Amino acid sequence: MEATASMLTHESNSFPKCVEEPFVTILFTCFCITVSKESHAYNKGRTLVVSKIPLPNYRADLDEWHGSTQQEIHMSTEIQRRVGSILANSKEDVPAAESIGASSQARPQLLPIGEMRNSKSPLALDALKERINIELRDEQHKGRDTPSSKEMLGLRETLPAYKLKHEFLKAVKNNQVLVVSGETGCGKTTQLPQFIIEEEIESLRGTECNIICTQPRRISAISVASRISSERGENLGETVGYQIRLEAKRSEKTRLLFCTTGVLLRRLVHEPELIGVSHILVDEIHERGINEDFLIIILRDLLPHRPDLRLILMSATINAEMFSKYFGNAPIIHIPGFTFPVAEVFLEDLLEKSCYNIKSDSINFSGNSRRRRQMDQKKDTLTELFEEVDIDSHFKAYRSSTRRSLDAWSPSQLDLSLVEATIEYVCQYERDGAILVFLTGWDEISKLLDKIKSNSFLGNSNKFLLLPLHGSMPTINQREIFERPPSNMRKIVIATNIAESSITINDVVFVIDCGKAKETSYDALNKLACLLPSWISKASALQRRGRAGRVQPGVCYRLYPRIIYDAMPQYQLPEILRTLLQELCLNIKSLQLGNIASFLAKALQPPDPLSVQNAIDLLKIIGALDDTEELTPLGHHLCSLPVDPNIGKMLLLASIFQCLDPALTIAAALAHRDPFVLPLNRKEEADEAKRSFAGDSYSDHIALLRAFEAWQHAKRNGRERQFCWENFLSPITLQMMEDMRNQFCRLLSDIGFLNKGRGLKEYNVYSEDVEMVCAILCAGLYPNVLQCKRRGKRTAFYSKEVGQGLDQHIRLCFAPFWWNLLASQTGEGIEMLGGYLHFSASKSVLQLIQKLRWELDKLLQRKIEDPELDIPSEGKGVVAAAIELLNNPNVKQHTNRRGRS
Ligand SMILES: Nc1ncnc2c1ncn2[C@@H]1O[C@H](COP(=O)(O)OP(=O)(O)OP(=O)(O)O)[C@@H](O)[C@H]1O
Repeated sequence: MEATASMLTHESNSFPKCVEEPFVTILFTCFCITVSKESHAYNKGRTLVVSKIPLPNYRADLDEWHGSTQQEIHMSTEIQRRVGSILANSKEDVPAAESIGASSQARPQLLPIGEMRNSKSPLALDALKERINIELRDEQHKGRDTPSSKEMLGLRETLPAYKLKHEFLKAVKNNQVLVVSGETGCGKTTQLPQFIIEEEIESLRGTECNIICTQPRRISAISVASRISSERGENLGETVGYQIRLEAKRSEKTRLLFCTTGVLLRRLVHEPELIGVSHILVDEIHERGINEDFLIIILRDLLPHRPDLRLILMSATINAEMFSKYFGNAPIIHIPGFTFPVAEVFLEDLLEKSCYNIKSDSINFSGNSRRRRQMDQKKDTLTELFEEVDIDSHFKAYRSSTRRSLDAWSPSQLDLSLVEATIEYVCQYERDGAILVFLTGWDEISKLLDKIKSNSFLGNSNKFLLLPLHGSMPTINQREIFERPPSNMRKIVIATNIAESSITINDVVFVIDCGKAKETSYDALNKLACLLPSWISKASALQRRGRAGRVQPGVCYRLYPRIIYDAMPQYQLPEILRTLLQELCLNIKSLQLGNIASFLAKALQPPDPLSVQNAIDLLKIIGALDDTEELTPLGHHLCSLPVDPNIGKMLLLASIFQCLDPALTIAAALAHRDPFVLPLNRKEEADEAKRSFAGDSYSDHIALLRAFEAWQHAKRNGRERQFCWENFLSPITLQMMEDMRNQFCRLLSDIGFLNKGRGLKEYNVYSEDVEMVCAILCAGLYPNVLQCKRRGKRTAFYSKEVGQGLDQHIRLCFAPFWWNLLASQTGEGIEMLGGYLHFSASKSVLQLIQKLRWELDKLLQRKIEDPELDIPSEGKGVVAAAIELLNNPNVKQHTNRRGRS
């Protein structure tokens, strides 16, 4: 019997979910969790299974390893010889570590324009520049003279930004940094970058001008670039272009580039001084996204080295003084807003005029009355505020049916029936025009889509064009929302807050705002992060309203009472203060910005030092940073994968160890959500369905893997709906997982860890090998490991924080953990998590394991220096050695008993 305990059945604290697991009760907080009476813990080969139900064929006598502590890894001399000889045959040429920075991935510079690169003498270069400058100016004039451009100029001139054109250009000329606070619809996004490019080209400085304008979202980068191109009478990708991850429309002619903030940050890795860039505009800084806050620290440090560079910070409604102060009292320009009138209808007025009745026993509510809900739930301040209101006196001017509805309305739940009814009301009683609905996430969007499709009036697909809009959708689908539907159809766009700023859907007349958005929050003490719907800020509410009335008058329906709106905070808490910082820390290292904590202390509002330390510790533990806080080879690769580092590590290792397919599925579920649904009244049946997928692995992850494969099969046979219904699976979540798998594949191929042209077969050689899949899973979820301790008849679980100093009854399995490149070797064995996990072994075994780790490290190192390196063939030795160790029953772990420590 081998020792146990890879936590196949847990959730990582990095990817918390609110779904209750049917047969797993392990959660990763730093406290001890005792499994409830009806729970059971079992040895299953190398795996510890925790289950709420008794498992068939359970033999308590085999569970003797409870109470064990330090593990010894034993390997027969024959296996040592075989693994040793595989590793000895792998390539020896380890490249020098110093060359890490000399990546061959350096991106081409935007400037100079093609021909200029080849020009030899300075004189010839000047002449060429002059010629191109004149050409650019002539083309600008030509574009301006097209009829559509002339018509658009008429519209542009009505925008408030236009009136401040000269003041703006003068301020840009005379100041290195300028803060622009522009109210919604004033034209800051479409006009200000355009004023600069026009002015530069007009002044025959076209070749020297190279403007970058960052946008927080891909969709706005594309749509704004495309709007400006039409205003200039050009095709997109000529002087105005865009670049987002994995997609670009730009050319050598491009002088104004819209890109996501992430793209500029990645560019800074290779071009830290941004030589050749003349102007940077950072848009929507009021949103205080983590990337924007990060970028402005870097830019503030860069400015003294680039006195010719101009920085313009743009926002809708910001605390402009704070930004100005951060940049040494930079001047501020304020531009008043412009929208056609947008009427606001709050929930009470909507109920009054639509006569819609909210029922407290609606399926959307779990409680039965306002008071009952008050007792049951944990509240946010706005919810509490509303629940303390005396409905009858506060809303005395309203009908009693409206007051009853308000009494039944729950501020803590999103009532999709109310959203549906509002859409129906607009479609029946309001004038023509597209509707833009703001919900919180993909889940609600898809539920609402289902509701509308089965609505007898709205379900008519000849009359209503339904378009979802979500950040994870491919951009090609996102673009459909800008197209005008046929004249007899009404467009209904159902979006998340991605549609909140910088985009103009010009036929939108009605906005329906649910008042919430998904927001990350991080609890540094408990090291827990979650993504939950929260009330938006007033600034966001104004932005949402501003999406109507951009080209004609509009109406904004707020599905919450005015009293909540009035009490909304002015701005949202900056993302840097409420999110996990691992990815940011990796970026700081890859940009070589020095010590992480000192760098982050320079932020506009620095994050809590404890959160920073937690992030650094985690990166060290997963092997992305070494003890001196420098990037390891694994860390280098993780920097170029824009995903959570735990997920990134799982994906990288899965592509090396050729079990990519299952890792993609598991990673997609971890990053998105569990596809199993648990209807309250059919919980046991749902549990049973899940158990049947898990088979004798008794693992949640294997269950979701098998369920996903079965869904793919059912889909190919056209039985998708029935299959999902019978197996308690969400087709929407499964579809989203499929999309995310594709996204992950694109990311891996983008960084050279996947060559799709050669087919996926060679990345899936071990996809059916459950040991290998489990090892990859553990590598991804590490260090979320628990110790299991037998307490009489109960099993208790202890995490690192509370485990030390107690009875060390540890059940561990080394195999899944050997990937952790930074486990330190002591004279007698291997330690991880500062000695929390300890394995002993003979000297020769230790040397072999060290060699294997070193080989893996070396492979990753070589891949940094040679992005073309072919992992499947170059990694053969490492993979073969790992397989030998993982699958050979002669590699055993013996358990040593130790007393109290
Ligand atoms: N694609 C478009 N179609 C029609 N009109 C447009 C389009 N894009 C912009 N406009 C017009 O230009 C105005 C200004 O748009 P712009 O995006 O520059 O505003 P903004 O000041 O950045 O506003 P916000 O912060 O609300 O996004 C819009 O209100 C609209 O009237």
